[in-house]
Amino acid sequence: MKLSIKNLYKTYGGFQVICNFSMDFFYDKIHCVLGPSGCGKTTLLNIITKLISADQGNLEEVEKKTCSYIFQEDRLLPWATVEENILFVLEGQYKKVEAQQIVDEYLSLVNLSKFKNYYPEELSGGMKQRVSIARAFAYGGEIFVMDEPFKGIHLALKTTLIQYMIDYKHQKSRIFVFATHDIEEALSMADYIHIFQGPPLTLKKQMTIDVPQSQRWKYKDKMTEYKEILLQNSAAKDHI
Ligand SMILES: Nc1ncnc2c1ncn2[C@@H]1O[C@H](COP(=O)(O)OP(=O)(O)OP(=O)(O)O)[C@@H](O)[C@H]1O
Repeated sequence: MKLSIKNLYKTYGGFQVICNFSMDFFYDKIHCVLGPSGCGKTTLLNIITKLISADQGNLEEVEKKTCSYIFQEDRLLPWATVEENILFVLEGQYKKVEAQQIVDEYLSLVNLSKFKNYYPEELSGGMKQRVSIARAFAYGGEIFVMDEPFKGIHLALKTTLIQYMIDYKHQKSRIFVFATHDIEEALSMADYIHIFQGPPLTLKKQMTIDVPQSQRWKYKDKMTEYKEILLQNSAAKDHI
């Protein structure tokens, strides 16, 4: 099953960032997008999550779905505690006790149970980012849109979260759209890697990673081959 966006256009005051761009997103899959800084990745993610509107294009299928968005920056409510920040997105969906259980579950996932009553200003940048990851999973949108979500997060937790994402997409049948500048990160989790160039945004190359995620450590040669293909691509090279 898939969702499609078709023939998308977006201009900022005469500057065209997206021109006739189309893409398919598959359920139960992680789509990693790579592309040089300024090519239009965040603009595309903002359109998918309805934060901004496209000038033109067919987005109906995507617009009907709920989205969990992890931004490049944390975007927490500064006047609310960690717990309240997550409860905020659960409002109206669950009874109070149930909502609190969900908050506890996801704060535990990101190792922040002890910081439930802290305010964002009392947390480090990486801790704030972990709260926004917990908030996104607690909300559980049909499409997860993640814009470099693991910046400032140490390797052990990052590995746990990547595994969590992989299990989650299967169990809950979700679409993940993940923008990253890290080729290793993309190779460790992606089902599809889309290499963008722009502006205006175009799809330069698309790769399907045909090694099962659970077994990638066994397929070192295959992963090296993929990495070489990615590095040969000039748009991907701009990332490192
Ligand atoms: N609100 C805006 N007004 C005018 N121009 C904008 C606006 N937002 C983005 N742009 C321009 O659109 C282009 C694409 O920006 P965008 O943030 O989508 O790139 P990106 O690929 O996400 O970059 P990065 O990897 O650095 O986050 C850039 O040239 C940027 O200057």
